[in-house]
This record gives sequence, structure tokens and C-alpha cells, in this order.
Amino acid sequence: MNVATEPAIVVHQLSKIYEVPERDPGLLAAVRSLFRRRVRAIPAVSAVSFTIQPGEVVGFLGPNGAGKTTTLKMLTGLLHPTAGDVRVFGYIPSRREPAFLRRITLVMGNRNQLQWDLPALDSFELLRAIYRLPPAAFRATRDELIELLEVGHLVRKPVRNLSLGERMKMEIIGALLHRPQALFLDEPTLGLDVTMQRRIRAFVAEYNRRTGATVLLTSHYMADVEALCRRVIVIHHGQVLFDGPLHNLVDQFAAYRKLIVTLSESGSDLSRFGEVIDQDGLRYTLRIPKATAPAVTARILAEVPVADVTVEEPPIDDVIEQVFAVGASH
Ligand SMILES: Nc1ncnc2c1ncn2[C@@H]1O[C@H](COP(=O)(O)OP(=O)(O)OP(=O)(O)O)[C@@H](O)[C@H]1O
Repeated sequence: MNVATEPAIVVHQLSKIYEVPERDPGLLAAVRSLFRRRVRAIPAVSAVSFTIQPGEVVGFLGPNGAGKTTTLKMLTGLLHPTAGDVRVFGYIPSRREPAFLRRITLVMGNRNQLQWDLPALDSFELLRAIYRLPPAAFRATRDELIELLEVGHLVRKPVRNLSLGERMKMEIIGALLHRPQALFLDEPTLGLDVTMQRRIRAFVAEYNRRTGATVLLTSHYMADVEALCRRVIVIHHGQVLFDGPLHNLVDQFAAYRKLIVTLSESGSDLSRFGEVIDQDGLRYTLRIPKATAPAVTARILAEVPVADVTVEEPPIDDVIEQVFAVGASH
């Protein structure tokens, strides 16, 4: 059997154009719009293509409005594509076949699927019935997830009384009870504090390791992406700007390097070598265009008394900003 080598997700020339009714303000315009409807076309996703292998954890990045959520909705069958093809484990998502739905899950950081007034435990039972999970397997998965996320003491409290982070953990458990093989996570750590973000992140990594699930994740927290995703797909204005290993993104788009120079004695002006972005005693941080970093480092070593010098890549957030800036100017 060759099933294992089949890609988990194949997206080919995928497009989505939203059609939004449009009318001028005022009563007359309202009446007129009854007779002649005007619609505005909003291209949210334009000819996007990518393939994801089983077990990959891929970061899906882009600024607000780039088309990430729209793509995830098409991948999970909540939206019909305007054009192009999507296959997830060979299924066409928009058909929403039960066998497909049992293999995927969509977690949206800003939306709840659990019943607000019930304890999470009751909602989990409901999900067991919906997915027709065998009781023993359901209990084993539920308890494993509860333990992994350390929420045993909270599952009997009404969801409305939980904190945002606790609720998010319950949402994640609810989303994974049927042991999906593809996880679509849309901002799963949105609004959570750093500790909770780290927990959720560790949990996703562990779930991927234990089950070999494929994960496509959007997040505005680059720490999530750095910790989890070796590969990233960057979209902007509905188009793919980059698809590859995260470190290639840094190589390709990091426009500058940070040079950290510690002088052995005071009295030198380092601003002639580049933009000084920080100074702490004898320790200077300079921002140098990537291309000239080696030459500038050599000049500093030759011309001023140096105790130490290191070259650093800019933080990933800055790199991503740079990618978006390049995308915006296209
Ligand atoms: N239901 C809708 N009707 C009309 N336009 C929409 C609809 N949903 C999204 N859009 C538009 O489509 C574009 C892509 O939106 P989408 O939500 O996919 O972006 P996103 O990358 O997920 O953004 P964010 O990071 O802000 O969540 C945006 O211009 C948005 O305004």
C-alpha cells in the first residue's frame, strides 16, 4: 500500500471572491436597491496552491485580511471555493462528508463551540454522540487530553465561569475528541498570556508527535510559529508570497543584521559604521544592511578597540514585517 505517501492536503489554484451587496446611504437608495442589486466583488484568495504532507506542521502567515481564515474555511468545507481545487485526504471538503469531518478539526481562537452554560464534560458527551464515538475509546481520549492539558479540576465547572485560557483548553479538547488527523488551527493562542500560549504550543507539538497529525496553524504570535513550524506559507492580498522552511524566509527577507559591539575603552563614535539602535555603557547595538555586514564588521575590528563583537539575525517578527512590506509594494 502506498497510502502513507499521499499528500494530506493539496490546494491548486484556489480562489475565493466574496460578493458583498452594496448601496448608497439613504432611503431612496434602499428602495432603489430592491430593484437593482449592486454587488462588489472582494477577492479574498487568489490562485493559491500548496501541498502538505501527512505529519507536517505548517505555519500559515499573513497580515490582517490576507485570506488565511478564508483559506482555512475552504479547507474545512465551511466555504465553497469560487475556483480551484482542494483535497484533504482525498476528500473534497465542501461536500462535508461524515468520513471527512471525522478526520479533521477546525479550532478558531475567537469562536466557541462548547455550550456556554454547561460544564465542559457535558459538551464532550454531546460531541461523543455527534461523532458516534465508541464509549471506551472516547473516554480514553478525553481523559488523555484532560491530563495533557491539566484541566481535570475544571471540567465540571460551567464553561462561562472559566478564564479565557481555560476555556481555550476545553475548546481544544472538544475539537480533538474524535482524534482528527488534520488540525486547522486559526489563532489558537489568541489573547492568552505567555505561559498559556506556551502550554498550548507544547500540547500541539505533543499531539502531532503522538498521532502524526497534520497541522496548519495561523498565529500572530511568531513564538508559536517558531516553536512549532519548520515550514511556513506566507500569504498577502490572497496570494502566496513565500512557501518554504522558516530559516529560508529569514535568509531571504532579513534585510539587515544586528551587530553587537562591546568596546574595550570609551571614546569611539560608532555611528559612522551604521545606525546605533541601542547603547548600554560600552556595549553598542548597530543595525547594518545585510550585504555590508561582513565588511563593516572587519572595519570596526580594524578601527576601534573592540572587546567583543557578535552578529545577530533580526527577530523573526521584523523579518515577517519585511516580507509583508515587500508584498505590499508588489
Ligand atoms: N464574509 C465575508 N464577506 C465579505 N468579505 C469578507 C468576508 N470574510 C472575509 N472577507 C474579506 O476577505 C479578505 C480576507 O479575509 P480573511 O478573514 O480570510 O483574512 P485573514 O488573513 O484571516 O485576516 P485576519 O488575520 O485579520 O484574521 C479581507 O479583505 C476580508 O475583509
